[in-house]
Amino acid sequence: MATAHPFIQIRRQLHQIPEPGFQEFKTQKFLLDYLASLPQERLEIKTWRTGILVKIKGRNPVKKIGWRADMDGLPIEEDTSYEFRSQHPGFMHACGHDLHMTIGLGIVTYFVGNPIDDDVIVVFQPAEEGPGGAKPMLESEEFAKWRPDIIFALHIAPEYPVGTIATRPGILFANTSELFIDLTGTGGHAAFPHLANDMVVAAAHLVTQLQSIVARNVDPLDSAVITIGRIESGTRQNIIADKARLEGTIRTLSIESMQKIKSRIESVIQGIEAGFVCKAEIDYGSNYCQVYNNEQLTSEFMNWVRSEGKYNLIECREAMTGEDFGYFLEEIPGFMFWLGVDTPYGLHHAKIEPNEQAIDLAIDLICRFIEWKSNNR
Ligand SMILES: CC(=O)N[C@@H](CCC[C@H](N)C(=O)O)C(=O)O
Repeated sequence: MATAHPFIQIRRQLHQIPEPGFQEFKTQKFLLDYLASLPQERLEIKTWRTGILVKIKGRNPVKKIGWRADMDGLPIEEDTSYEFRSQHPGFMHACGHDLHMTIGLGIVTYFVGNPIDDDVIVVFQPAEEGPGGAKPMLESEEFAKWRPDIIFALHIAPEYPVGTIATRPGILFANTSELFIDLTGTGGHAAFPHLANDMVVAAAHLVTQLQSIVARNVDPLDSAVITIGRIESGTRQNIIADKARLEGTIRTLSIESMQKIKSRIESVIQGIEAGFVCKAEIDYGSNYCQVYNNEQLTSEFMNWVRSEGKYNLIECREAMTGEDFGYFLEEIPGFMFWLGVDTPYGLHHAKIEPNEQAIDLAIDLICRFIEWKSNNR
């Protein structure tokens, strides 16, 4: 492998150690080791669970400008062509958090060498994919002491070329709720279905009926999604399964639709219980609020990006992705934007290979915007 640029090398090292939410132990150590290698005069570092808060002290601070990067990987078996594939079987950085963290380190590195008047707070947040690190981190004493006055973040976007920045004032990402449904019936011999209550058949009906909720109960102008991403049932081909578990997620643009969908899911499940003589338990897991970009700051950022003349700025539509960065934005003015990384495979795909040229571009863009923001108080 040819020697890569330092931040690309860092991304490749992080790519090899994806860990689930709140278990980012190796990742945290890697980040802390890197931070320890930087000049320390302006640097203060705190840990919070598997996360890290970094303060780069300003020369004459009036405010704290925040940047947030998420840290966790996903339970996906990697299928890229990389030589630096994940060394953790069954786990992969398939949502770009390896790039997000690298960009976070790039921002720290830049401001350590080029301090501005204001303090810069870089937040490495665990468990974005679940169960959600943002909310408990926001509520922590560690965060309260260095609470930023404004805060920004990005997410990689496979569909845009490198050099494209996409965002919008107002809602950017959806409200989310995880969805776990356990069905319990009666197992038996495959040849005697009349003596059992088959949970494979009940689960199949349930999946189909769940899909009718968005189609028939949600205002078509108010988008919503129900995805069942995993089903588990049965032990072998000639045994009727007594249990089935469905795992999924609900996405809505409005809170009202989220409430309506949950109420419809409960009604549909009552019907499944009656129709298939089984018991059902629902668990909504973790829920994230929408990502709502502060209108004024986002417009200011978009105008600044345009005025730079170096980037292709797109005012994009909202997406049904979720992000617990929404909790930061509920309390602190700020925004999130998409960073083009130009790969044919989407987020959460085993073959995703983001273009690493986007890393330096992002570090440069964000550092210069933060400098500009600090100089234009
Ligand atoms: C950007 C992104 O892909 N975020 C995740 C957030 C997951 C939220 C939660 N665990 C859920 O599945 O509902 C996403 O899947 O959009």
